[in-house]
Parts: sequence; C-alpha cells; structure tokens
Amino acid sequence: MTHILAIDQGTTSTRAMLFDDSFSVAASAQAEFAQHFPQSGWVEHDASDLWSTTAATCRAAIEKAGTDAAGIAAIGITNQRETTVVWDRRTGKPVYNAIVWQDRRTSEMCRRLKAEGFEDVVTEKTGLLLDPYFSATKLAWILENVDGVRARAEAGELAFGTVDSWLVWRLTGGKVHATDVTNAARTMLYDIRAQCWCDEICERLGIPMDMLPEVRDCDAHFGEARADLFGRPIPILGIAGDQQAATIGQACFTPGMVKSTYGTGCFALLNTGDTPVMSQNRLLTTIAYRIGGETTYALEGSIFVAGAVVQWLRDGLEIIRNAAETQPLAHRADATQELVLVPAFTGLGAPYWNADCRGAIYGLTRNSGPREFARAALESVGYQTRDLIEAMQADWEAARGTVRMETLRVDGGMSASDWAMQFLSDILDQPVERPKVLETTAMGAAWLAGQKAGVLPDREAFAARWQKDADFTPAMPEPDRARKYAAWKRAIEATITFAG
Ligand SMILES: Nc1ncnc2c1ncn2[C@@H]1O[C@H](COP(=O)(O)OP(=O)(O)O)[C@@H](O)[C@H]1O
Ligand SMILES: O=P(O)(O)OC[C@H](O)CO
Repeated sequence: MTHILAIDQGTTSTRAMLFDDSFSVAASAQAEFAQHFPQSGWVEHDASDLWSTTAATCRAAIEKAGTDAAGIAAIGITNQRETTVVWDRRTGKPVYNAIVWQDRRTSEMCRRLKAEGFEDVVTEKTGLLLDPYFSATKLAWILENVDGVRARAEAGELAFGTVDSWLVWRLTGGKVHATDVTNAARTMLYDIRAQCWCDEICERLGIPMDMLPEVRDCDAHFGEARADLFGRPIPILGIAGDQQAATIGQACFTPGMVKSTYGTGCFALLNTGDTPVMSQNRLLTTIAYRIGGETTYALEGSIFVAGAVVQWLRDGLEIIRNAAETQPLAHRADATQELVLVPAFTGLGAPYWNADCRGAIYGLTRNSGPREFARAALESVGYQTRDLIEAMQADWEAARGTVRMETLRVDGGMSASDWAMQFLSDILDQPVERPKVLETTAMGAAWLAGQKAGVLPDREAFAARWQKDADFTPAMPEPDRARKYAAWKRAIEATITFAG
C-alpha cells in the first residue's frame, strides 16, 4: 500500500500523519514543544524544537504504520504561518529563536510605518494590513536587534524562511531554500498580483532580498528528504500554510465557498477565485493556493482567540477540567442572564485590528457562575465569526453583486462542540457543516503531495469524497439573534473605548 506523509507543524504541537491511498489515516504521532514568552507580548519557539519534533513524529508515525520509507510516495508540509526563522546557510544554525505569529514586539515599528503612510503600499502590494502579525517586521527586528546579523545577512550568509522553508532546508540537508506561494503571501513582503518578492517593501524595511526563499507552487517539487532521515530519499511534493491547507482539505475549490477553522484562534477563508478581492472591511486578501501554475485567491478573517478562551476557562479560571465540559455547562446556564465575554486577551484581530484592547466581561450578576462563563465563552466565538462573515459578505457582494455565500464548513478542535456549532449557526442565521474528517489541514497537505505523486485522485474526485458528519441549521428566533448580536457590538465598542 502506498502512503503519503503529511507534516503539520502547528503553534503548540507538531503532528505527522500517514494517509493511505484511500485517505484513511494509517498512523499519526504528535509532540508538543516549549513556548517561550521572554517579555510581555513576545512569543518565541526554539527553531530546533520545530525541526526535532518534526523528525521524531515522522519517524514515530512511520514506525506505527509498520511501513518503511519505500512505501511512502511523497511528503506534504503544512505549517503555522508568518512565524519567522533566520539561519546560517553554512552551519544551518538559527541566529535567533523563531518569532511566532502571535508576537507583538513590532507594534511600535508598525505604528511608525503607518504614521508615515506606508500601510497603503503594503495593502496594495501584499493584500495585508500593516500589523506585527506578519513576518516582515519580525525579520526587520531580527536584523536590527541581533548582534552581527545585519552584516552577515548583507554578506549573503543568512537565509530567512517561514516554518515550511526551515523544515524543507532541514529535510533536504540544506540543499533547498524554497517556500510555497501561500506562505510567501503571509510575509508582508510578497506581491500577490505580480507574484514576486516586493523590492519596495524590502528596501523600506532594510531586508536584503537574497535572504528570501524561492517561491514555488503548492504542488511543486521541493527536493527530497535526506536518505539518512527515513531510510530512503522521499520527495517533498506539497506545501501550504495551515489555513490554506484546511481550505484545500475542506475542498473549498469553488468561488463563494468558506471554511472556518477553530483551533487556538479562528481563521475563516472565502475562496474568491482567480482575482484578488480587496477588502473594504479590514479583512486580508491572500492566496488560497497555486496549483499547476494557476492561482486562486481568498479573503481571510483572522481571530486570535477561539479555542484559547476555553483553555482560559480550564487553566486561568480553573472552572473546567477539560474543554468538552463547556457543553453541559452551557446547556445548564441561566437563560435570564446575558453575559457577554470579549476574549481580547491579545488584542482584537479582524475586522477591528486593535492591538491595545484586552479582554472584558459584561452583565455579571450575583448568580453568574461557571455555567454562564462557559456559555459566554462559546458564544464569543460565534459572535466573532459573525463579525468576519458579515465583513466577507459585504466584500464579496461589492465584488460580485448580490450573492449569498454558501454553507460554512467548519473544522479544528473546537468544532467538536455541538453546542458551539449550533450557536454559530443560530447567530449567523446560516447553515454550518462539519466534515467527518476533522484533520482537514493535514489532509490538504497530503492531497497536494499525493496528487502530484499520482497516487491520490484529482481535485474533482477529491472534492466528491468530502463527507459530512453533522449539519447545524439556524433555530434561534430572529428577535433573540438581533438582541444578542447588538449586545455583542456594544460590548466590543465599550472594550475598545476602555483601551483608550
Ligand atoms: N469539545 C470541545 N469544546 C470546546 N473547545 C474545544 C473542544 N475540544 C477542543 N477544544 C478547543 O480546541 C482547541 C484545540 O484545537 P486544535 O485544532 O488542536 O488547535 P491548534 O491546532 O491551534 O493547537 C483548544 O483550544 C481547545 O480548547
Ligand atoms: O498553528 P495554528 O493552527 O494555531 O495556526 C496558526 C496560523 O497559521 C497563524 O496564522
């Protein structure tokens, strides 16, 4: 039996999954690694942890499946996006920890650049907003703040990459310095229309362009994993950033299709077809995938806290022991209390983009307890999604005339909560569909590599295989929906005002 090895290098853990040629998971392995928070608002990973957990989980999955490298036709990689690594081309050693997408250390740099009017250039070229979230200012920070790095970069000794590039470099033993177009599109250095690195932005941020990786299709040949790693060289034939891989894994191949992934954060992507739609509502314009040289664009809404609010109930408030307990608690919450929780723990993402806000809760009474907190936490994820979907709907209508976006396809750990998904459907007033396979991210990466290797079916056959696990249809009376969403909007306004 032929297998495809999918590597899913995420923010808190690394997963390796072996898919067989009928898309069943033959084996998987997962490893967590340390999160480093050297200062408030800073988040780092040790890049060697990202590599060592990748190598270890791949080996463990291969061993569990009882196969060997000869039975693996290809490797597909998907990864946490924007996270920035700089390493020495000769020794392969990172010059600094990986600066993670959540890291806000470059807020001040972004504020300065915005005040100088540079955001217009950024949005026009890259489709993004000028925010610390993206790689560009993180790379500029490393060049400015780590001893000797600028001189070494200017001498051509250093390479920059997002996590996919770093893993490809390590897998190929330093032979390939490349990335795929979806990861490039998240650096804030890539011109998404011309599809090349943007010299104007690089120059403004002082980034030497020969540090940047070569940009390839998602289903390109990215070299071969070294024979000594898994016993035989294995070609790397697919790469996509994790949210784009989930879009592929959810088979959102038709313009108008949307997926929303509920992990630590929530990332909703709307397929907008072969032309980029520029947002009038502070969403991001990005590349969904480029397969066989053909580019498909997406509008993206990014929320930084989704499942993380449930983690906060568990680890911060200690009112639940595991995430699934939120569901029975929410069911038993007092219907007469309307608590609204704004989980702006690290600021607000789309469509507000306010880095200074912090979380807030409104409507507390003497009777508010764990049940009401659990319900408010699950509801906050629905409200945030409605903000995104309304913005998307408006952008999509402006681009295409009156259109109703199709059903929302959900995935990610938190989509396991029936209560949260029913509330989502209620507050959106739109059907929500959950697939049987929730590992859509790894599946997307496996499909890219597998179809390139000729062992997995083409796009149409893959899309036809998508199977529903559950449907959620709106059941909330309209006056309740309107009242609740209006309360959310007031809570957001108050939270932004409080931040000053
Ligand atoms: N049954 C559940 N109800 C609510 N939240 C859940 C449930 N199961 C998992 N989660 C949340 O989903 C997140 C984990 O999802 P996952 O897709 O593994 O995230 P990531 O890839 O970002 O680590 C956690 O934040 C957890 O709190
Ligand atoms: O690793 P995840 O699943 O939290 O996803 C992170 C996103 O790619 C950040 O943009």
